Amino acid sequence: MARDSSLCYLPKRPPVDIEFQDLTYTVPQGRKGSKLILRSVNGEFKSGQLHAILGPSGAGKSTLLNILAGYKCRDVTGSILINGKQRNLKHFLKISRYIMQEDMIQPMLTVEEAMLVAANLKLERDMPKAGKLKIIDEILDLLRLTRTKKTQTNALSGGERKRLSIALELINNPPVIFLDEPTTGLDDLSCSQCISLLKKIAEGGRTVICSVHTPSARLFSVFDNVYIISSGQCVYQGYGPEVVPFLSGIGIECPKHYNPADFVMELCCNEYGDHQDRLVSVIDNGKRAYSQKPKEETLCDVNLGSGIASITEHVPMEINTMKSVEYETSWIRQFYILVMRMWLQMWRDKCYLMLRVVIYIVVGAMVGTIYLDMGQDASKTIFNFGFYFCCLIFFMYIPMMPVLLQFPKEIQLVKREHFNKWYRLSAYFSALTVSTIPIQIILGSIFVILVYILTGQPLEIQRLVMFYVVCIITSVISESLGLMIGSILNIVNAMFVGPVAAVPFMLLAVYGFGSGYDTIPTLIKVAMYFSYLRYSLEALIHAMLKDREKLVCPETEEYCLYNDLDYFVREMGMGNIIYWHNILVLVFIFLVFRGGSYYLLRQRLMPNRTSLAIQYIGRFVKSHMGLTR
Ligand SMILES: Nc1ncnc2c1ncn2[C@@H]1O[C@H](COP(=O)(O)OP(=O)(O)OP(=O)(O)O)[C@@H](O)[C@H]1O
Repeated sequence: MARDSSLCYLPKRPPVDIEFQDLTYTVPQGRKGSKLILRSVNGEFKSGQLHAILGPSGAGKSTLLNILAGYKCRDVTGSILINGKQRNLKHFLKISRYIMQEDMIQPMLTVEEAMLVAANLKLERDMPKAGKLKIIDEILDLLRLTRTKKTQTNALSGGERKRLSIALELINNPPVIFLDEPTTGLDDLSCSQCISLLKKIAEGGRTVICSVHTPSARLFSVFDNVYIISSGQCVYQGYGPEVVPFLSGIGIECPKHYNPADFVMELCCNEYGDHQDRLVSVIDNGKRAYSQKPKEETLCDVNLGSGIASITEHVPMEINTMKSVEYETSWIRQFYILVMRMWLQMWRDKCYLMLRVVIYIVVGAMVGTIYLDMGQDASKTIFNFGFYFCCLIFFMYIPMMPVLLQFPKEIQLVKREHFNKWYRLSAYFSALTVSTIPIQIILGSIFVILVYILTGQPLEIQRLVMFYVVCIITSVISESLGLMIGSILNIVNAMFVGPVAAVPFMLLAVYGFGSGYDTIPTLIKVAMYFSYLRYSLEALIHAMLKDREKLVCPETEEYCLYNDLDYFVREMGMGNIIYWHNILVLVFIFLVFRGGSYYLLRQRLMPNRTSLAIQYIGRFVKSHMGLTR
């Protein structure tokens, strides 16, 4: 029975019917030309129904779903109609949600917190918190997640994770929901519960389309409409159980007591001979539907529990006339919510936080012990120089490595949330920048104070601050370099490329020291301008060694060549360096690297024409150099 009062705060949405005609999808395949994945398929998915896209592995189910959801648009021809009108992708994305196969969920939050973040981002700001909590409770109740409200998302079972990923997208009542294989990895019972829930969601007036692997005979009848695809063509469209009479009508008999879904899959795999062309032509490649589900049909054998109240206005409404805001909340609110979420996750991940603190302390203590008291020792000036360089290498690698490991994974989550219109990418990226800098500053302070004291550097506040500023800027630039690499590569490649990419920066930072700047070849001089480590090293040397009193040579030494530190600085070719100039250059490099990582992330998620052109050129070059299979 419908609960009239439920979800009463949610925005009203129009019912949405989706129709597609002559959809063809081709992917280029090197020298071999191209591969046809979808071949002029047609079909219709009506609102208020649960639709299943079925087919053997590799038939093109996910591809069709991706195209209909607007996730894949390149290399697609044909038309997609929404309520009879040509689809406007921008508008369509505002009303549809896509739950991808990898049910990635933000870690370190409880189910309730994850839902509250989604509600804060996706529901109107003026809605009182009590209203949001009521909606959350009802959705959790609907998806049988109430008992897991206080459980951290990391601890959820596979089925619960799937249901939570659906719950997160239900929050602002989308009229269209796409799900890529929501039942994969679930046992029979969870699978049946999941489909039943989707059915209830569809009955509320939404269009629910999911791709599924062979369902049981019982579940096969739960779907209002099944769309069977084989080798990129439609071989059946209509009510599931009707597939048996359909096949019988063309002389193909499904054995008695056989699961019709299994039989159709075997048929698609040519287990009973090649019937593909016949099936495609009878159903006209999806232009015709064989049958509709009888209206009076009840789902008595699947326990659906109490029904969900319809939360859509069943009044035909044109999608383009819907409220045209892209996001329910302002940029600044999105930024605030995301910063809070990131800090909470960082704080909850105590193990990782402690590990980072320990690394900064242990490495700081090691470095400090190795270079113990060398800061004031005239015979150890070269060693002291090595210490400065060592600090910079630390601040280059340590902040970059976790980013290379985490960011490529995080992108998958951002992709889902951003595609489903939770927030603007710029709000996410700014929140990421702001949330990571304080921890970098705190950890950096631990290391700097430790090594500064242990190595006996001059106890002057000004020099300490200058030393600290260089170290922190170097660390945030390195973090940005990690973000740039992580934006374009997967974890494995990023972990390889990151450390390798850092090597030229190090080499160029120390190139030519001691032998005079004039002896350096012009090309290398130019390359040196691109090494941020060089600017850091120069600034560090200047901050720590310039205008110091002559050091006292220990009695054990006969002669100390570099007791005059100004002389040493001149010898290193850094006599004319101005500290603040180098700091300005480092800040500029930081901004360029951060901007670059934002640009690359944006291109990864929403490629513009330039990056599409670059991708095409890349593919062309690869195919003509025989780099593709
Ligand atoms: N970018 C691509 N390049 C080459 N082939 C591709 C590409 N994308 C998809 N394909 C091919 O298209 C076919 C359909 O892929 P799709 O992922 O849609 O299949 P599916 O029916 O969802 O399979 P599964 O059930 O195994 O997930 C597969 O043969 C796949 O290898």
